[in-house]
Amino acid sequence: MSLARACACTHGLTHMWHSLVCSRAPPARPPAGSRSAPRGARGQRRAGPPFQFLQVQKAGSKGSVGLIRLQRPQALNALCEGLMAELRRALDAFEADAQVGAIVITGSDKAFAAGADIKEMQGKSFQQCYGGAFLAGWDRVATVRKPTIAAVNGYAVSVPVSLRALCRVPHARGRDSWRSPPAVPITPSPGAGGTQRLTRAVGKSLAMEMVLTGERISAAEAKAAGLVSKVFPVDKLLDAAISCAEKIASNSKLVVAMAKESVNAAFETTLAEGNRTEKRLFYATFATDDRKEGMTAFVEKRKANFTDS
Ligand SMILES: CC(C)(COP(=O)(O)OP(=O)(O)OC[C@H]1O[C@@H](n2cnc3c(N)ncnc32)[C@H](O)[C@@H]1OP(=O)(O)O)[C@@H](O)C(=O)NCCC(=O)NCCSC(=O)CCO
Repeated sequence: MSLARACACTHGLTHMWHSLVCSRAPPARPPAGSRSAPRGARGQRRAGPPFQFLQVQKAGSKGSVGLIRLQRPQALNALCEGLMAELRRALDAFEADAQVGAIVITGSDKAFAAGADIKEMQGKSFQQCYGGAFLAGWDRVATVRKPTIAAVNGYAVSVPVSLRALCRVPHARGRDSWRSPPAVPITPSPGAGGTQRLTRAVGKSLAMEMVLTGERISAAEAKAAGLVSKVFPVDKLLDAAISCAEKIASNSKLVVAMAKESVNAAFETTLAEGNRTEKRLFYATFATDDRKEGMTAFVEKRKANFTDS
């Protein structure tokens, strides 16, 4: 059983603290529809060195889902530079793979990820951070044009909360424990977009409280705040995320990318600029074969056959 205790903070919000010693976790098993010898994984091995911190494979009945599992259990998937470099490589590979229509990022039962690697950061100087543009490359998760789904299991601390905010269709499981980028006591201030993306996702009050206290919130609170779109029982989470990704992947990849760009404009620009972006992209869909096919299929009462063109 997962042990949980609730305490009300001064703002009247209820925070759940979860012990993650849990016997309910199912044994590790491949997700429904995953390919044990995925073509994508084989292709990536040919293209570069094997992954040390990730498990990368294609999933879904048609292999249309890129599945990335963070796998650094001894450090609760803390996001060291090596892991993030591999994550960029895996995302690049799925971005370039015409078979893949959406990407799922997940962790282990205990931790989605425990934030930036504190042991790696501990000795860094200003010169190393500024000169080396520390954390700058992490935005790759946000710039991927294919839809990304974060299937969040276990601890999601700091950067993963930002990482979740980078992923566009987040799912969480029922007993998650989310913690904001902690301002105190570990780091002086969040540095991977946590103060910006989290605030836009959940609003100033909750973001301010999470950032300043470092307190955790539960998956239910994350859902209520709009930080995740759905919450599932632990044994359903990954299959649900893959099935959502498959559904996205069955649509026109071209039009899905345009729609994603359009929704992101609402997150990143003014209303007027967002509306202009939407209109431009809407008009642009009329130049695609898939727009014609979608409407023709509707009128002819048949399933659309998209060609991503
Ligand atoms: C996630 C916590 C609450 C889990 O606690 P617990 O279950 O007690 O597990 P631990 O014993 O603490 O951890 C196991 C093992 O993992 C190492 N580890 C955990 N988190 C990190 C990390 N972020 N960096 C490096 N290593 C980490 C831990 O040292 C243990 O290793 P041993 O070799 O066995 O000692 C708890 O782990 C926790 O609070 N972690 C820190 C989370 C955090 O504050 N992250 C924010 C980092 S700052 C940041 O992201 C700035 C950018 O915005």
